[in-house]
Amino acid sequence: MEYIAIVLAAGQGKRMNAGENKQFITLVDQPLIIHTLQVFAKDAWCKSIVLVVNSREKQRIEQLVDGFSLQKDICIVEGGAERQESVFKGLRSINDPESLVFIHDGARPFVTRDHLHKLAEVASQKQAALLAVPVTDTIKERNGEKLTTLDRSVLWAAQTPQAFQFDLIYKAHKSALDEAFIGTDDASLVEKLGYPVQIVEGSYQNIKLTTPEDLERAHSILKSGIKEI
Ligand SMILES: Nc1ccn([C@@H]2O[C@H](COP(=O)(O)OP(=O)(O)OP(=O)(O)O)[C@@H](O)[C@H]2O)c(=O)n1
Ligand SMILES: C[C@](O)(CO)[C@H](O)COP(=O)(O)O
Repeated sequence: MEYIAIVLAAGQGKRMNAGENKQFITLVDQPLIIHTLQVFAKDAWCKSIVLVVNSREKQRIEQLVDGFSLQKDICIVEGGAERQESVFKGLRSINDPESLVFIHDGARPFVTRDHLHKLAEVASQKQAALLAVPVTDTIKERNGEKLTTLDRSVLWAAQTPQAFQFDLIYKAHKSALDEAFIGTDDASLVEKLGYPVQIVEGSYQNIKLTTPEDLERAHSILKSGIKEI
């Protein structure tokens, strides 16, 4: 089973407050973005990688990727101001309408091959699937003064990768653009088309490195050697 991975690295990492894009932060032995790319580079099911970067950092990332000699065809494209725009630019660079496309945050370096393969199997049958984990907190909805408690048994926290048949996700992005709809993930754009999206249960270790606290967790995952690909 084959897929093309779009890996997103064109953000600014403002919440990380590192003074530069968090993708360049060194995690133990190498930059965050290299950890993430290696997961896909080492996966035999991954045909090629589209790495989405911001224009100011293109040269720096190209040099970094060359320096680590990743064993995969990697095409570097420029992203946009919003995550959704970056994904669409990545999609537009793909000339393979039959393909299965994985969309993944460069800031999630701990996804495992086992989960990639489970996701590929479901998405190839059902056209649209994402990794997600059951919510463990009690979630409150606040509407003005009114507070309600949501039924946790039906709540899932969305992760990436999210996997789709190319035509479906392209159509979902095009439609969102036409309607000026911005979603916080790609599955939400497919949901909006009325198409069912499958959940594949992921791992709580597949964190997105968003704030400095997440860096501590990432270091401890790497140092304890739990990271399995
Ligand atoms: N215009 C954007 C914004 C985000 N991303 C990517 O989308 C992923 C998830 O986004 P997030 O964690 O929010 O990253 P940033 O946008 O970099 O962080 P922040 O919102 O704190 O600035 C990241 O890998 C980020 O590089 C992107 O490719 N293009
Ligand atoms: C796509 C995503 O990783 C799903 O959890 C996430 O929504 C994107 O990041 P952000 O922190 O919401 O910008």
